[in-house]
Amino acid sequence: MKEFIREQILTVRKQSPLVHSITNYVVMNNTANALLAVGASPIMAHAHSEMADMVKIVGALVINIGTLDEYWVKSMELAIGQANTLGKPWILDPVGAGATPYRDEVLKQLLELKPTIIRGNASEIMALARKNAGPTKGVDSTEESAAAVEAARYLQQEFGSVVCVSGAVDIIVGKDTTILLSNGHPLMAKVTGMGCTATALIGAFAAANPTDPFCATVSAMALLGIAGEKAAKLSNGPGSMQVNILDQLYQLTDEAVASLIKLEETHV
Ligand SMILES: Nc1ncnc2c1ncn2[C@@H]1O[C@H](COP(=O)(O)OP(=O)(O)O)[C@@H](O)[C@H]1O
Ligand SMILES: Cc1ncsc1CCOP(=O)(O)O
Ligand SMILES: [Mg+2]
Repeated sequence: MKEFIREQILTVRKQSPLVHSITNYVVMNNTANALLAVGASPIMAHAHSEMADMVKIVGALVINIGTLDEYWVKSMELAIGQANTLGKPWILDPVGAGATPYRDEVLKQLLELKPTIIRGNASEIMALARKNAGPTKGVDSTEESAAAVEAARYLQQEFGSVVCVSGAVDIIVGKDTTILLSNGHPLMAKVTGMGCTATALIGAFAAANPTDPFCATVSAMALLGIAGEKAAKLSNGPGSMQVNILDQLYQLTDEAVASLIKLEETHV
């Protein structure tokens, strides 16, 4: 796995895949910068009239419901329809799942379109699976990632998606393998859009490796976690952390990632 992650980091830098995001107003700028920092190329677009054409030219599609509305949901359905027709990977970030009935209804419809990969925090994954979801705090989690493993497994089996539950430990659930990544730093949760950045980076890695969405997800989460660890050492608080993570995503070598990764693998 370590060798694969190294190779993936280099492939993203070499291929510079184009990633289409329909994402939220809060994070657009930062996720575009994160994609550039890892060597990928971002495009944010949501006009109905260009969805089918846009998806034709990209390597992966990221669907993030953070600031959804009725127009954007239609954009998402058009883009996902085209991604599915063309067999391109698409990644769902269920931001704020469980916060309102509208969000949950939209997510139910999007799930039926079978995301290649789902990435959310524990509260979001539990709400998405409608399993033991506790009180919601909007976009932030009230649970640790381990609490959402059962929900992640259910989503994996029901929709065939790779499911990543992020948190202090990132848990990536595939068909018969689960990987735990213990990299990262608590300061990451104090920067808005860090989860959205994770999802966008998964988009870049899935575009570069469309036949293995599980390993693509592990690679993206490992790179971000290690970038977060290194950035935290250089930061005085959330402000400098936001900038330093971009620098670390840009500077980290594949060797450094392989040597710093804290990975545990289980087969179920
Ligand atoms: N307490 C923590 N310790 C280490 N890494 C963390 C912690 N909280 C979040 N992260 C990291 O921050 C990134 C975003 O995860 P998370 O905060 O769960 O997403 P979201 O912003 O969607 O709630 C992930 O890479 C995750 O590993
Ligand atoms: C604060 C906020 N409100 C709507 S979307 C958004 C950003 C959420 O980003 P993340 O889930 O990555 O923290
Ligand atoms: Mg989030």
